[in-house]
Amino acid sequence: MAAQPAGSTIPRTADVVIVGAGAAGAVLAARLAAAGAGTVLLVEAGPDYRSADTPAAVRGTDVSRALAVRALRWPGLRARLTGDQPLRPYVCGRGAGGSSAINGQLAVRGPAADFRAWVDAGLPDWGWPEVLPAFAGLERDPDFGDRPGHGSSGPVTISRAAADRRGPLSAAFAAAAKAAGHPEHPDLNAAGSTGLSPTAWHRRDGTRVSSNDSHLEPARHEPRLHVAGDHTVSRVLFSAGRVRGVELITGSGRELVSAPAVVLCAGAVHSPAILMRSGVGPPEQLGALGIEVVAGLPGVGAVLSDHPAILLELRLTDAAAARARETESGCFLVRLRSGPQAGPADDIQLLPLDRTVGPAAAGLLVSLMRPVSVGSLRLGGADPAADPVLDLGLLTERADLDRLAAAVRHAADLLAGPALRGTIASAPALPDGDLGRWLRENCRPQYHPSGTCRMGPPDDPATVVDQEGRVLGVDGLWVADASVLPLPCGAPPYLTTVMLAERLAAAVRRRLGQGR
Ligand SMILES: Cc1cc2nc3c(=O)[nH]c(=O)nc-3n(C[C@H](O)[C@H](O)[C@H](O)COP(=O)(O)OP(=O)(O)OC[C@H]3O[C@@H](n4cnc5c(N)ncnc54)[C@H](O)[C@@H]3O)c2cc1C
Repeated sequence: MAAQPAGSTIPRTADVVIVGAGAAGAVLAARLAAAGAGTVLLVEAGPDYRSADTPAAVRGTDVSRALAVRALRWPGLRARLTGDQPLRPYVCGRGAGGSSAINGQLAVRGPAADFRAWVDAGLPDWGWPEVLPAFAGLERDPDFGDRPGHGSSGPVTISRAAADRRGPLSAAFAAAAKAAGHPEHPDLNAAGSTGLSPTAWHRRDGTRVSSNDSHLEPARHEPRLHVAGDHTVSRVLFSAGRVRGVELITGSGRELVSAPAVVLCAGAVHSPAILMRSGVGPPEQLGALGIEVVAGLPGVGAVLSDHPAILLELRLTDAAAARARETESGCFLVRLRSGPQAGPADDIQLLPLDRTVGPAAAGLLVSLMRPVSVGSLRLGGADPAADPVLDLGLLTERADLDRLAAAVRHAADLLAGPALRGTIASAPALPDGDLGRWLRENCRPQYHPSGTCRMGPPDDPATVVDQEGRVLGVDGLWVADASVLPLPCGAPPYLTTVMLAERLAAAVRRRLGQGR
């Protein structure tokens, strides 16, 4: 990673400050700079680097190598997953690209049913007909880009493994799913593609496309865009309820930047923490920490969602293991409904991992995509160095436990079928006793946090931002990242976050007077 490019000294005043250069922040910075929104300052706590200087470990398709780059993760962040597990490390990206630089690269749109639920939750501007053009506009999909509802010239390249590059577990699992009657859909991102599909990734020519590559790099030539890596925003400053700037922590102390508009894109873990440190949040919590209340919003941090998952660990046969080292992992995805027709659609995702991140050589990842259990986030202290306290509350609700249990049993049945013989050395054995307890003790998050600054109708006490991402109760402040998702995403959230950021960038631009 190269050091901050020459000439990018931090301006002391800006027309708009964007906090966080992750999946969403890179989009906001690129769009506002291109729209001529005056001086745009993008502040990122982690290292900034040009796309061409991306470390090889991050560029590649092996997620475990990206996760091993310590500089690109928030150190020390921990979370309670369930009441049956000790605190565990929680992964959040840090540096240009944010979590999109270290994530699993799955590029799956939030399904149409999600956005029908958003409308039902009082967000009429976020229905499927409204968001579909933004999903299509952001993608460059060489396989399906010419189909209706798709795009072929957007910034994010979407690709799939070629047939001869698919890992042995991926291929055998797909055969098992097909034999079990899961319908096949070549295009995972087509409406109604419940069933078996080749996995779509945000990759180009076998390499990761992070938001640093897709959005920030093409905007770096904009003369009024300044990117400040290795600078942490401690809080937003207000005067009589209006934004007047931000306070930054640098290697040499604290600095102030004056700005009339601030867009928080620090992700679902850090955006709510910045709000609370700035005096925007639950009044009792702020009062207990000695933080003066600027706007009392009980919804900040009140909900924290993630997708619980179980890895059914597998040992591949020697021949399959040798081939797995030469090919791609996770090349198919099965989406299904865990329960009766009345239950949530596509609430289960099965992903065969020919190589895993953890100690197991291979596995089948069984994820609950529409959990009803939620956790919460609290500020760890007024000191900006204190990590937020994360309680994910995974599988708290009986309904989630039952749905994940049914999915795990179905997954184990698939693995025990004839299609997997010759690929896995043995099928995983589920516990004889209490499956629910085993799930609570062994489930993992997928590092898909959302919901901590919920978008909603202004008269709902849980709402933090309105449909344009504007924080209630103050002027000049937006949140435009995964924190605002009003409901858990029915898919991995990266594409939905980019779509949301594209739409919220347009809304911010309109408010700042730069038109469409
Ligand atoms: C390990 C892992 C695997 C994942 N796999 C997938 C996947 O396969 N598919 C998928 O769809 N999603 C996946 N995700 C989730 C997806 O990457 C995120 O949902 C998405 O990146 C969220 O975007 P964001 O902009 O809200 O936050 P981020 O991308 O996390 O960006 C937030 C940025 O803000 C910066 N920041 C935070 N606080 C401050 C501060 N005080 N001052 C300045 N900067 C700050 C951070 O350093 C970071 O760069 C994964 C995530 C992780 C961590």
